[in-house]
Amino acid sequence: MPQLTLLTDPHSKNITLSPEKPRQRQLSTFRLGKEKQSPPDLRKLHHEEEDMAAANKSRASAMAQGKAVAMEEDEEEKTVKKEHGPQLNAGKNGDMKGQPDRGKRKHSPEGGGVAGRDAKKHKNAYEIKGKIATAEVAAKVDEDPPLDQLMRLLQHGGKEVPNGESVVYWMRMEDVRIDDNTALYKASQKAQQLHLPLVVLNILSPGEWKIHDRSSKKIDFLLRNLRDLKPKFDALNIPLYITSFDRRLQIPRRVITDLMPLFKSHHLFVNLEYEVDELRRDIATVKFGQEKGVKVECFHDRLVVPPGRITSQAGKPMSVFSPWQRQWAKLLDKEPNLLEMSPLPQGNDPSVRQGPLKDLFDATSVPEDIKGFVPEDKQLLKECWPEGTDAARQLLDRFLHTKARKKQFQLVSPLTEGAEEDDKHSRVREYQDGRNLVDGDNSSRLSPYLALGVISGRMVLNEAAKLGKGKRLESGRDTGVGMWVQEVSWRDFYNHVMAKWPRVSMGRPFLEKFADVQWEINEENLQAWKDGKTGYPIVDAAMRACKARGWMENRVRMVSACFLVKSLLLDWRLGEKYFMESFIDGDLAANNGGWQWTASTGTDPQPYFRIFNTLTQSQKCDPNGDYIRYWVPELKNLKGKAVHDPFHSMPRNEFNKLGYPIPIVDHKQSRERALFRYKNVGQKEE
Ligand SMILES: Cc1cc2nc3c(=O)[nH]c(=O)nc-3n(C[C@H](O)[C@H](O)[C@H](O)COP(=O)(O)OP(=O)(O)OC[C@H]3O[C@@H](n4cnc5c(N)ncnc54)[C@H](O)[C@@H]3O)c2cc1C
Repeated sequence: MPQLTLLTDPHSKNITLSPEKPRQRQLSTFRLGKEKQSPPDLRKLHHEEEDMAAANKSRASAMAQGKAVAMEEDEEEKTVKKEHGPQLNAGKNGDMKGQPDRGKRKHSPEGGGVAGRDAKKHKNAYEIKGKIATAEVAAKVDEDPPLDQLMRLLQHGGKEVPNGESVVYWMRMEDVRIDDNTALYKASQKAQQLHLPLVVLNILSPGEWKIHDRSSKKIDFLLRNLRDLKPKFDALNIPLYITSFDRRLQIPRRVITDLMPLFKSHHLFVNLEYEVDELRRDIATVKFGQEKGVKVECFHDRLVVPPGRITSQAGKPMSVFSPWQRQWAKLLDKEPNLLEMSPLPQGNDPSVRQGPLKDLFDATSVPEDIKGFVPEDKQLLKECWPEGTDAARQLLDRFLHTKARKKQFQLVSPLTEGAEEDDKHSRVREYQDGRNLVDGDNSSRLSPYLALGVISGRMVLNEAAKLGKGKRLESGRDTGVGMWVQEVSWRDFYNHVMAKWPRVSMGRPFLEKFADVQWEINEENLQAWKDGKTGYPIVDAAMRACKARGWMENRVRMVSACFLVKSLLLDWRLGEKYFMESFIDGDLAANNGGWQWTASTGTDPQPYFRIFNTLTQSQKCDPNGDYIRYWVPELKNLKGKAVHDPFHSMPRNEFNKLGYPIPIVDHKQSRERALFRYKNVGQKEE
């Protein structure tokens, strides 16, 4: 789901840092859930968007109680105008520089449709409204993306800092592993060089997770992976220090002024995250660090090719996947070191357990659960998604060397016995066709692991390279391995897009010209889609699978997303948010990329009239209907093709006995409607 609208520029002088002295704190006060200090209010200095989200929330509840909301909205508009003026950075005629698609049309402030004027009628719209930047604000941010700002800030290098008594690696939500971890390794090198111990810090932030729509399944998976890591760090005599800061805007200050003094450290190492809020957090952290004598060193690690490395011949950033992908493959060929993995970190000397940092080892533990993020079916999730880098390696090994198995689409462990070794017909070798089928374990199922960084892109590609001719990385549509490598490169692609055009993580369409498509206002249809009760079996099967195990195969992600956007004509951001809140692999760049691709508002050059026929897709991706029969038990006894379209295949009295909903929308009519709305942006048919 999009991140919140950021209204202030953290690079500006607005971020004045408090001259307050760093406090030495007792370890015990950092135990989870025991934040006693009331920290300074960073919102005024940094972000305003949490206020917007809160305002929207209270408006939504006011609306639910039938209270008028228009007044509050005007107030919010006024605040924005007061702070930024009415036409932030807009050129003549509203023309905005640096945007991927600049139309001369006038935009409604929030991008029209469900998030704009009609929002008052749609309770769910409030959930996304506070997260959608205006076109003007997004254009301004695109002009000088936060990643570029951060890079400039880091170029200056900063002042020399004292050695201190430890070196700290801050593990983020996307690098939850020890293997091939750039910042962890660099921190370890620094620690060795200075003869200091290494400390690993992890910050849990339920407040941030809420704002960023993290699913309880993903948080549960995060905690399980941290629990898996704790003894591994312990064996290296490295303390894994876990703390909890609920309010994300306080994190930069608290890291620099509370935690770094606690660790007696002046050296902080991090891997970069490319979402706009995370980059702004890092800008603030670097700036606080510069004020307080902490050197913050940032590294590219999440992707195989860092953002900005791939440009057209004219040196321009690229937003179309196929030519971008060719450049990506060429670059890896030319610079194979991009695939080189970082060595493991050096352990600390055991004497650290007697030294000044000794209390860190037992000061904190990984909580079993975190309130508000406890999934219903923890045991089942553990079965379906075993934690740890070793498990991820096994999943990869199975994918590369064993045959696909029917039934593995069910609620079962991906590592059950009985996988047949077959290097010629392994899942990856059959991936060209297999990737479009949902009735088996045809793809790797590594997305939860890659999204959390339990395994790295480099690690999986190095293994894939061993299967290529001459042990080189194949990339292209000719072989299963090449096709899979190409699929993995989508991860890099969508992150590159997000880093270059941060608008996509601010709720804006990549193609601004589609901002005002008029979406339907229909709570019942949205709910039916979420519950898997649309009367379209393949959509319902996928949505129920999503609810049960937090994961869907790529093909049915596309089918169900297309159904929401083009058949129900509901705002794609509602779907994007729901996926994020439901998936165990929720990842802003990939999810947003997938939704914008489906909604035809993204980087895909295909025109908007590509609209999936749900029935045809169903027959292709689940030819025997096994996937549908499993996930939609009402249809489990249907034979043959009827399972794809029971309403039109059975006598009405027979259909009624199934207890399955009739289709909530007519495919043909809804297709016509979508074509009209996209063709005539801003209009509804008569
Ligand atoms: C509407 C929509 C929403 C999506 N949301 C997410 C999401 O929140 N998180 C997520 O990881 N993927 C998302 N995807 C992309 C893709 O569906 C999943 O990555 C894939 O289904 C995961 O299954 P797998 O691990 O077996 O993939 P494989 O086919 O084995 O591919 C290997 C890896 O490549 C990457 N990858 C593959 N396809 C894509 C893609 N289209 N975009 C980005 N990365 C890709 C993933 O990391 C994946 O694990 C979304 C796609 C759509 C259409």
